[in-house]
Amino acid sequence: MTEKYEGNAVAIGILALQGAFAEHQTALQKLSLTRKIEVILVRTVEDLDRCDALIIPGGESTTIALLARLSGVLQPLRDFVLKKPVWGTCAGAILLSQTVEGAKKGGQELLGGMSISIARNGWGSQVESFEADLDVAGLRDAERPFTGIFIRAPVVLTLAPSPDDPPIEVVARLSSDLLPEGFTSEDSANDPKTFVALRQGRHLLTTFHPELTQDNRFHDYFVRVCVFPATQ
Ligand SMILES: NC(=O)CC[C@H](N)C(=O)O
Repeated sequence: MTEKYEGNAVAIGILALQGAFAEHQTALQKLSLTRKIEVILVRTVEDLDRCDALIIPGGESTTIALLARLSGVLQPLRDFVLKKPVWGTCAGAILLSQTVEGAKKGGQELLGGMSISIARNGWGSQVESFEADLDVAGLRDAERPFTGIFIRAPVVLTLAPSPDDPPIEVVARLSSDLLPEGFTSEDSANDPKTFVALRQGRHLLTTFHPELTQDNRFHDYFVRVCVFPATQ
């Protein structure tokens, strides 16, 4: 009998405390890959310990952080981020950042992992939600635009890798003419506010919600580019 898959199975966790974790699960399960993956909904340290990589979904970053603290997984998550690939979408992107602006009173606990600063709800109340077609060269079938769904999305403010950090790659950017009013700048092409997907080493951050489309090419990207090379 011929083996369908190469190598060992890879366990990909989805932090399932709050937010759009079920949608990520569906998207992962529909991937067609050369290696077998096992999808784990993570609610406890024991769940996290079984994972080779993790997705932190969109939702409310303050709620996710609070529930993580109450479940005893906040510090284990911080340790995980130092060692294994993590992808944060929207609220998850906030949690993966080094610093955040616009945190609620009482502050915002972060995991870190990506050397950037980010603004919560950075588009302001006027542009709470919008969709934009993104050209993403790293995706399979790259000539087909990816529909970015932005819901009270954070905005990347600065990239600040220190010399020892892996470089940050801009995986997707908003075309500058799609930037909301008041967001245009003289050098929009290099303005971090246009950066909506970033990769730093094995970590991926998207300020939009790939799991809310039927298009799982970002899930494919994370698994192929960030997870598989880290789990040979
Ligand atoms: N769609 C989202 O994940 C919104 C993120 C939310 N604004 C937060 O600060 O956590």
